[in-house]
Amino acid sequence: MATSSRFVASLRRTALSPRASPCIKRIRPVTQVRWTGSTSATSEPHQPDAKGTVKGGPAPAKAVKFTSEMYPEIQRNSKFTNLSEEHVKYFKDMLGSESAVVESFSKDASEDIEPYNSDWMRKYRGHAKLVLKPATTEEVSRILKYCNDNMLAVVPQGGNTGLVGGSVPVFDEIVINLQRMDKIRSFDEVSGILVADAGVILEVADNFLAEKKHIFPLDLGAKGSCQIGGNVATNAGGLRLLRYGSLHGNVLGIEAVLPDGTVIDDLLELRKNNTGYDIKQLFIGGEGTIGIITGISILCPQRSPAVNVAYFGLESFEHAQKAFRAAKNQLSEILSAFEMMDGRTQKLLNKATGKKLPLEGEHPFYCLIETSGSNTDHDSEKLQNFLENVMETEIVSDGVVAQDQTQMGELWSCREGVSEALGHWGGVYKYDLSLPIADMYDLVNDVRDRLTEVGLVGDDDSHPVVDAVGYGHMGDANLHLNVPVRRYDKEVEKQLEPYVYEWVQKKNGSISAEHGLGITKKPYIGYSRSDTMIKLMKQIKNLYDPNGIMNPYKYI
Ligand SMILES: O=C(O)CC[C@@H](O)C(=O)O
Ligand SMILES: [Zn+2]
Repeated sequence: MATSSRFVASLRRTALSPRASPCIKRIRPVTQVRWTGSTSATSEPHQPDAKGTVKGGPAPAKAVKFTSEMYPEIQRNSKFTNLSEEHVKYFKDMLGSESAVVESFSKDASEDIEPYNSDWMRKYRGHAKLVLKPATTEEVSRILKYCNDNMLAVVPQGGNTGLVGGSVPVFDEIVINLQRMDKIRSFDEVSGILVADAGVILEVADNFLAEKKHIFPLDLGAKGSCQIGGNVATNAGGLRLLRYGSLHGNVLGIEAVLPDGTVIDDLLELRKNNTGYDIKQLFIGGEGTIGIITGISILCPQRSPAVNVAYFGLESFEHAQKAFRAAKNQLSEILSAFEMMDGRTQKLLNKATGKKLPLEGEHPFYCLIETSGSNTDHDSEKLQNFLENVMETEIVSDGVVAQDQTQMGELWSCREGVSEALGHWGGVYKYDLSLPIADMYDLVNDVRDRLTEVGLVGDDDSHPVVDAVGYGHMGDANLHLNVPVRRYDKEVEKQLEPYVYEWVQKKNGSISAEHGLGITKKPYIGYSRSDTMIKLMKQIKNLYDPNGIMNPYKYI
């Protein structure tokens, strides 16, 4: 059992002598532009900061085609009023501060407005001429009331890091950006309940909580840019849902503004409250279609003092499933993440960024696991026993365990860096799917075969498709099927859609596990929801937003 002893030896070696660890030898500091920007949280979309971090990704907006041209089937709703100078003046007078309004209506400020008009994937670009940045809930209320009374359509926007085009305008909708609402309102150290403005950046909230030995119950690659209000509005899932559960459970209260200006003050701090319909749940994952979230209260767990991260290579998807079962069985309560990346994903990450991978040799699959507990010795022993077991039973072929915080970050970056890296060739078709775990990877193989058969996949520029790869939150049965391309191409799209959605429907899966519907998935909701469910959703939309001004052309 050569591989087994190699792994166990490497595990022991790293434990005895961190300097000799394969982690340290092979992993370089990350110097390339990162999507995350872990120490540089700021909320300007697409603006590089001093460290070269680009928020929401590098989108040279001018190169992005207008959504209205790419999707001519989407027509501007003629019932919406055209923006006038009078409207702009009203907002300027109301918000007062120069920095609260960006406009290209009365003056040419198209450069300034572009980052708010386009998304980081370079897929969608709107024609907005006005961006408003309210600083209080009261201002949001006055803005929305005016827009509703005057039939002006709006798009709520947080960090603009979404993956389905939900936070950028399609036509001339007014962008309401929450970045100036960035205050932590309170934190109760006994209950662990945080109350904060919607525009607080996720990483800022988590750093604040770290000082209080707590953790935000959500973590994702865009943490340095995304805002907690946007996270709640999209019901973001992220990397530790396996441990902390969904925002539908953790968010205890919401403050939101309806299109008519009504402030819903439901910012409760109660874990239990069975007094009527739980209306806040409609805003969690509502993608700004019925109102704008301006504040949240959220239950934050105690931060675990003992964290371990391991990364290993496996010979098949079968092996990855066995490893997941073993992890649940043997690590049980300390398991906080179980992520899967196929070998192709890791190869492309290396090609796109130059990042060296932690293991020598190639493996068809890789998994990253994290444990979080309260006792270092206990957790390390448990993890070591688990790793020895999966090596001895030949479930895992090789692996490394991080010895310190820096190495943990390096191992995590092999997973967190993937989403952005895959855009390196020009674009990516992204599918975020819930599927039975056993079937998950068959879809990736089927899609690759399908694209290959029609000659769309290849190494040179004459082929639009680079590859079809799969990775994701295996612990949550959530697959990210990504098809990196050299250019967005209708031929490729025709091969992928509705094929992928039909495939998922046959397995009773979901066509949007954690990214939402936005503009990308809107036409396909019927693959995951029945007519009755869609009808009920439309009734809710019409009830809360009878004029349809909230984030139009998206969701349902
Ligand atoms: O880009 C994607 O497809 C996934 C993004 C994100 O949800 C992730 O898990 O990295
Ligand atoms: Zn994800």
